[in-house]
Amino acid sequence: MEFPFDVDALLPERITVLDQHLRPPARRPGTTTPARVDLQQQIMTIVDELGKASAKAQHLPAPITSASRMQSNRHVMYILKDTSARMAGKGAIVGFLKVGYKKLFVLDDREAHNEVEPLCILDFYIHESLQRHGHGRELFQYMLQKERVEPHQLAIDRPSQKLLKFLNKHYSLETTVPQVNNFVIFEGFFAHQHRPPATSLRATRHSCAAAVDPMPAAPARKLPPKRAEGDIKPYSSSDREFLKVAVEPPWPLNRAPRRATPPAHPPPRSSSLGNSPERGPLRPFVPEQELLRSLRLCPPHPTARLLLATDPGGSPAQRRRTSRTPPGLVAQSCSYSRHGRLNSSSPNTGNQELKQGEQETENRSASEEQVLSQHGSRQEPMHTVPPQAQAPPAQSWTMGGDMFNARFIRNLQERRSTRPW
Ligand SMILES: CC(=O)SCCNC(=O)CCNC(=O)[C@H](O)C(C)(C)COP(=O)(O)OP(=O)(O)OC[C@H]1O[C@@H](n2cnc3c(N)ncnc32)[C@H](O)[C@@H]1OP(=O)(O)O
Repeated sequence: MEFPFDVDALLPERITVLDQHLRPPARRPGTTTPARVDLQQQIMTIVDELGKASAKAQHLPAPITSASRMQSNRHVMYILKDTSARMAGKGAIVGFLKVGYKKLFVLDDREAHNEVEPLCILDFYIHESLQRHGHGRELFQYMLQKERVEPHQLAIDRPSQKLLKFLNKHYSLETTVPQVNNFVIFEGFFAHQHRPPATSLRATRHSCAAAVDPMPAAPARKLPPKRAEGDIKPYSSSDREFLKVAVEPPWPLNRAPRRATPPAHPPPRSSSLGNSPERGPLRPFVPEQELLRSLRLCPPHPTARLLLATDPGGSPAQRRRTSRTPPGLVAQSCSYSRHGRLNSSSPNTGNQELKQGEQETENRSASEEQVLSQHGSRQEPMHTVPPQAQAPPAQSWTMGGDMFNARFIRNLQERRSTRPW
């Protein structure tokens, strides 16, 4: 992998170790020294390009290694340069290996949860033209020595088939200990460790055995005091988690309240404690006002459109049904309902109230409600929520019914002091 600058001068050693500072290594005596900021820029370019190449080789949608991710994490990158290409010009990069310590919850061979902080293989790439030439092994071996770990003590972040074969061939790592997260650990991971008292499900269940068993825990880092078993989640976030697309709940539940300013501290991306690998933080519950506005003003969910379009009898039938219903019940038939009566007034009473309410000062809200209640007589039904969301008929009050008019909303808001004006 070549670059438009002198890689050979930039990285004097065959293997360069970079940490989060991405500091350019000291140059060989006698070589001209460009401004330090330029050198760092070159280092960042190399890291970014290696990350992109690795992502492409692994068919990832986005790089998991980049200069900015390096700077925001305590990872270490081992970069191998091609010394044979030195004569040909500015040198070239062969590949890289990225490692880092991570707090993980791993299962041992008896399916007990263990909180550990092993050194993890996070990203590994050798240029396509140079694979199967022993470069991967050279880099890996160097890392093992530098980090002073044994291969079986490592956790591997979602290894590719090539990497599994590589580990099997060079380090005889074959039998994995099944996990519920994306990390792979091998037999021997828990060897020569000491089991703490009663920290795992298994240990709790088999307390007698736990008293004498060796403790499963990965190497190296001192961990905070063990938490109660209930606090331990059986998953740990992989560095690749951010690649997953979050699945949103359907409209209108996906409408989070507007924020005036972005949060001061976004959640950390690679910390594993307490994070589910499947989702980001859940959105706060939609406030009632926002929900009401959505119900009245937003277009239908695409699924509803699809159902209406594909069900030949469904859409007209639904419209026919709604057009025969008394004013106000249309919205009732397709809105959220809450069980238990809050207001004893009948739909008609509600309608009456609406008509009076329209004369009053709550123009905006009232006119919206008017649209809502008169909708039954319209040709094109109001777009609210999917037709399948039918409200229970009696014994429940509905947000879309006649009684749910301007006055009702105002009362509700005044009672809760949420009126925006
Ligand atoms: C946590 C992670 O990073 S997962 C992602 C790992 N990276 C990738 O999959 C990217 C593409 N692959 C690569 O970059 C490289 O193949 C690496 C990094 C996995 C291995 O580097 P190499 O320099 O090829 O390894 P090296 O030459 O030392 O060892 C070769 C052995 O690796 C394994 N291997 C390497 N390439 C392949 C391949 N295409 N198919 C199957 N096994 C392979 C084999 O065991 C091979 O031995 P063999 O040739 O006798 O079958």
